[in-house]
Amino acid sequence: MANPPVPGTPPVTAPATPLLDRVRVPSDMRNFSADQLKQVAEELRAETIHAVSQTGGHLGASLGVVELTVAIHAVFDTPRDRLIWDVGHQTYPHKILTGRRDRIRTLRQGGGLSGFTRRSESEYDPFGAAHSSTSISAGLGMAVARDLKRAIPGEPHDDRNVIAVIGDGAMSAGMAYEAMNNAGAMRSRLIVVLNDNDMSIAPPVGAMSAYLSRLISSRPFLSLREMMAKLARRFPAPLERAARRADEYARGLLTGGTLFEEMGFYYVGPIDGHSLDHLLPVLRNLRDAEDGAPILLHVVTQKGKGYAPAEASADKYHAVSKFNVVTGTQAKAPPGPPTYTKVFSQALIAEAEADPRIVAVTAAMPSGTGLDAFQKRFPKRTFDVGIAEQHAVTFAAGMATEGMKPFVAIYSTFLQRAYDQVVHDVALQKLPVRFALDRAGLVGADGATHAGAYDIAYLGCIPEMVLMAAADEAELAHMVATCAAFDEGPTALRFPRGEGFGLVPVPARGTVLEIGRGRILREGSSVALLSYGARLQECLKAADELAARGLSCTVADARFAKPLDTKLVEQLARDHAVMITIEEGSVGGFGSLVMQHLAWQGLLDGGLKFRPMVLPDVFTDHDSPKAQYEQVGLSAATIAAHAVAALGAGDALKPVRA
Ligand SMILES: Cc1ncc(C[n+]2csc(CCOP(=O)(O)OP(=O)(O)O)c2C)c(N)n1
Ligand SMILES: CC(=O)[C@@H](O)[C@H](O)COP(=O)(O)O
Ligand SMILES: [Mg+2]
Repeated sequence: MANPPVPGTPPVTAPATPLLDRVRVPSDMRNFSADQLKQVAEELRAETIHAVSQTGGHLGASLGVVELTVAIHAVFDTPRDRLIWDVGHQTYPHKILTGRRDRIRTLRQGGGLSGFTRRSESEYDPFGAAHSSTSISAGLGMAVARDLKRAIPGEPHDDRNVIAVIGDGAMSAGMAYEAMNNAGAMRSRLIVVLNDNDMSIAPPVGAMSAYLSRLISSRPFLSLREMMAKLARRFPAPLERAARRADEYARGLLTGGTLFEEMGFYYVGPIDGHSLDHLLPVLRNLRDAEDGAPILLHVVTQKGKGYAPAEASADKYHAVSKFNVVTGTQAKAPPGPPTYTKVFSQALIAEAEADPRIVAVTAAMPSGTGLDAFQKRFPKRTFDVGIAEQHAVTFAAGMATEGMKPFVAIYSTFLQRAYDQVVHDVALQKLPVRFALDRAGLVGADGATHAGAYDIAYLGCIPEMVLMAAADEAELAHMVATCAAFDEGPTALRFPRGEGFGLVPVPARGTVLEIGRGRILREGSSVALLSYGARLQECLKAADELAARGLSCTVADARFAKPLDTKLVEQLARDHAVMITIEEGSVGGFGSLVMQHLAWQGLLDGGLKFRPMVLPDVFTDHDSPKAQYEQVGLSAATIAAHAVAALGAGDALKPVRA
């Protein structure tokens, strides 16, 4: 213990936190003085750094909101007042202050705290998040519910505050504007705090981001006096006369309307989001305001604030692995094969070198999708559209109508937000938009919110989509080439998070595959394992296990879920007693497509024992990817066990590996 928590030079051991130790829940600090709250903030920052150094996680965003977190919880009556954090990746200080400090070092680990907000985790998390830009909508819903309940006989009168904290990056999404458009037209009291740190995961993009920068630079931080004066103009009742006099002084300074004011919000700011001297009185005034209009408080913060290595890093420590607190050096995984993301990125660059019509689109995830490397090579052919998945898809569709070859590089989970755009704008018009779905399957520490579980099902039901899944890195390169070459309609290829197997050489440029044709890797007679995607290695291992038990196995890689290789599927069904499909996806995916086909061929009417292995129909919580896959049973041992059970030969055979 005992190294004092000095910002920028944090303690190696757990920091001394005498005041923070007294805060088990936010109400414990509501009678603290401003100076005491400053000390709480300092200790909270040190505790956050120390905890994340042991767990890894989204540190930068959390460090940027330490003072804001303390101020909101000190001023508002949470959890009675509803506090909604957009995305939820910045809530580690919030978790520490709201009864979860004793578990903060379990963050993002199996059985531990989630890295995001979660209703089931705490009453202080009134709305779960992880996908961005939902907070204003959810907050408005809560505010309107509060207003409506006043008229319901028997409902207790409720005047709770609703506060939504949204980042400047999240403010680039359509949902935020849809919500503001709605909120601005209603007289429901809602406080939106715009946490402007001039960062998304990457530097923020777009006209709104430029507008916010102009807003900040054209309006230096208001002095406390000016701020109180501005508030006095709008909310005179709770303010003192002195503040009203100051209003006259400030009146001339503060006349320009902001976009937010034009949308019906009362705009306050910009203010220094690291100054409790500013945050506390402003928040108190907003809390006590009797006016019904929605309010937007614009606070300016710094991502990574108060930890030198974070402040100095390009991504402000958005997401870090475990690290050395003194040096900031992050733990590196031992050198291994390249990630699927990297293979995708290189394969796309190779295709784009050969075809100037290839362009790439990302929705605020250039590094996560590997498009940062593509952007370096082809800056004019790369489009970061902000957190705007719906727009990304229709923007790509527009380019495709003009003969360009757009690749939308996107996480499987985030494409969920653009489903109608995929159906209505792309597929119905047979536009050759290529979807590169990264993070397909379970993703580890981000948990259920980020799992790429549904894309096979939600794309598989759209007519004429071409769907592929890469079994390994070389296959991924081939599939990128196949997408690039296919111009007749939309294509999607999926690949998992993390490293590949390193078992096959990756070609400098992929070979175009025949559409709708799978491949057989091993021929056998009793059991057919038909894999779709990167569980192929587990199938091969399962086949080895079964072979050791005297059972002969065919292992095939479907490559395509649509169009299905019907010849291959029928052959496997006819020639084997047991057929098992394996995919890293939900119910309703590849196995269903195969089953549908076999059923209509009458191939399920005879003796075939068909077993579709998919992710179980539950949300799989955060854990290591290995543990997650063991939990869901998509492992060689379980595949082998299912084969044996289906054959009904279990008793006669050697036991299956546990
Ligand atoms: C719909 C959606 N798309 C993409 C992401 C990935 N993502 C997580 S945080 C983030 C940046 C958010 O920036 P901002 O709101 O400014 O928060 P900051 O990290 O700067 O505090 C992005 C793009 C997401 N969570 N949800
Ligand atoms: C908060 C968020 O949505 C992202 O930061 C996400 O955690 C990235 O995950 P990857 O590490 O898989 O890129
Ligand atoms: Mg930001």
